[in-house]
Amino acid sequence: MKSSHPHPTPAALRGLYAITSEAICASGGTLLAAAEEALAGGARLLQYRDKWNSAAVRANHAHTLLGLCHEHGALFIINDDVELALNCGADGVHVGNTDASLATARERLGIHAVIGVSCAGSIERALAAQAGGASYVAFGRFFDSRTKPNAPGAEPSLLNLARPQLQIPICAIGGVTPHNAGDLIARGADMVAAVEGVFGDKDIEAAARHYAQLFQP
Ligand SMILES: Cc1ncc(COP(=O)(O)OP(=O)(O)O)c(N)n1
Ligand SMILES: Cc1ncsc1CCOP(=O)(O)O
Ligand SMILES: [Mg+2]
Repeated sequence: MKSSHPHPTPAALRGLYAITSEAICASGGTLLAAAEEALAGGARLLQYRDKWNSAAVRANHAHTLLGLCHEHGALFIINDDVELALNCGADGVHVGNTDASLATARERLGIHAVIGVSCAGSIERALAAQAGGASYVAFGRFFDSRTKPNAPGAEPSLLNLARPQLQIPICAIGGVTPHNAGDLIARGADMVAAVEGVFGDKDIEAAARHYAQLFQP
């Protein structure tokens, strides 16, 4: 049965949220090896963000990545592409301002899907996403980002303001490293999302472990 109201907040929405980089998407072998390392290091969610490969290649990669994530007990989220998420059986999708709407994503993927919404630096947008059935909201870019240098910025103090107003998990993104992530978590982030901080490191597993350790009690 489909509903506009999401499943209650899964406890799974906490920890390191690793997002694939353009470099690792360049070959299937590299992508899978890198994803495996991030998961071994403790990533709790993996987002397949691939704006570079064909639909056929992406479908193939998504299928394999889904299996890998589930072997590690992690959630598999597709960036942008609701139909790919539906077709490959992903746990959910992440949508931004120019992507499919939250309502469309929820309608297509159903009540149990994890649906994340980009909110940049806007608490108003986050409150609207929460009311509209988002599973989590993402704020940022908090710091300089080589992956998305022109993404709208946000101050870390936004998290302190947003935290008491939101009942759904908050993700912080944009230039997040193992060194600055602790402060974002202390301010209220449930998840920290990173591309370069994980997949740009020579030792992906060790980098992921550094983030993951920040969430240990
Ligand atoms: C966890 C997370 N947060 C934010 C984004 C950015 O989404 P969007 O604004 O749609 O930009 P693109 O990633 O599509 O370039 C994200 N992907 N994941
Ligand atoms: C996709 C996205 N949305 C806001 S910042 C960003 C890029 C995150 O990548 P990095 O962790 O390398 O800064
Ligand atoms: Mg997008």
